[in-house]
Amino acid sequence: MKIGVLGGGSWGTTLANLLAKSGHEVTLWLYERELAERLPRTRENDVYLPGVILNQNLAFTNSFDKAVSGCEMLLLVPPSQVLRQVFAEACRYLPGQAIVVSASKGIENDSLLLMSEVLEEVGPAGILERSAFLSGPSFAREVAAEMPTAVAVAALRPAVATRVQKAFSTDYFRVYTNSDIVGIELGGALKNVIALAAGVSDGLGFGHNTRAALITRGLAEITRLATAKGGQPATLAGLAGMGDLVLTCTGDLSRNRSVGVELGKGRSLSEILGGMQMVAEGVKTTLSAYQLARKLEIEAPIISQMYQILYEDKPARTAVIDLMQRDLKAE
Ligand SMILES: NC(=O)C1=CN([C@@H]2O[C@H](COP(=O)(O)OP(=O)(O)OC[C@H]3O[C@@H](n4cnc5c(N)ncnc54)[C@H](O)[C@@H]3O)[C@@H](O)[C@H]2O)C=CC1
Ligand SMILES: O=C(CO)COP(=O)(O)O
Repeated sequence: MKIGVLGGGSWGTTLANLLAKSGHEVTLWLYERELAERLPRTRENDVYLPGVILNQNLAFTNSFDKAVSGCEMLLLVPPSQVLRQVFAEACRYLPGQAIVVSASKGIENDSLLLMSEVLEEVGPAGILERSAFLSGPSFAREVAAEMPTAVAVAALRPAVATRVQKAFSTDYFRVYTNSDIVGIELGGALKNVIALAAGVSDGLGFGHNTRAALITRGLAEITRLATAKGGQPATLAGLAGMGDLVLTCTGDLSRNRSVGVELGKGRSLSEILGGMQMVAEGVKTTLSAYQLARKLEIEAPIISQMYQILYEDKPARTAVIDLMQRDLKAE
């Protein structure tokens, strides 16, 4: 299959490489022109995925035309806050029948839209009928090293989900289909907010009890929000919900958890983000998630405390005390 991949960060590069290794003809679009220009020589994304030599079937470009024109499948993997502008450019070249897959995890600021809703707003009529959403516990570096990984892909039409499942599955990357786009997307977006909180807890010096409580009550919160938007509780108990939540709240490779750890140790958000080239989606998603919970009138205490730590300079330790001293209730 001829596949275009938009976004040459660690995840886009890893997925493009996986598809190329499976024999697909893949063109990876990178935002950074110089990186796109040196990759054909070095075959190593030294900025976002250093140490991984990329497959010969993989081509690189900084031109939307070259990546998108004539593709049968288009994979979107930019940070969620720029997916709108990246996809709008891509639509100028998008073939009428091409399947679109989003692997970005986040909720757009201000509009509070999921990536599927952004595609619907920006794309041609009927775009959702040929779109799919990939999510689940998958650190790029572990997939690049071919460590066994399982993810989920959701689409409105089963035939689209199956086509994406077949294109991406390998002997180390197992893809399950799902029909619940909202559940898959919100699971992937909201786990990043809880991962920040789990990092804060670790940075403050708390232990496994605290982390387990955050994961479990975080999942309750994610499930309440996702079901209020039409998602299915079973999806949140699956790979894109609990699976990714456990991975990101416990894994040292998580950028979101790492930002939380530094916050818990007392560093400021601007200082932490200033030293980071990669994206910690949870920071901006916290703002959207907080506003979405208020809009839908959903109780979301962990998201709310995370919002206050990030955007109202609330001391992390006070946030934990406030969480523990909420009115007692039934589970
Ligand atoms: N890295 C991972 O292990 C995984 C990441 N994801 C998701 O994939 C998405 C992309 O993340 P990563 O690949 O990790 O990114 P990254 O953090 O490795 O790199 C940042 C990316 O943002 C791009 N970028 C920055 N400003 C841009 C702009 N104005 N327009 C277009 N692109 C711009 C950079 O070129 C680079 O590709 C995120 O939504 C993330 O949550 C999902 C699963 C796993
Ligand atoms: O989404 C991810 C793994 O599934 C990556 O998590 P981080 O963005 O926190 O590194």
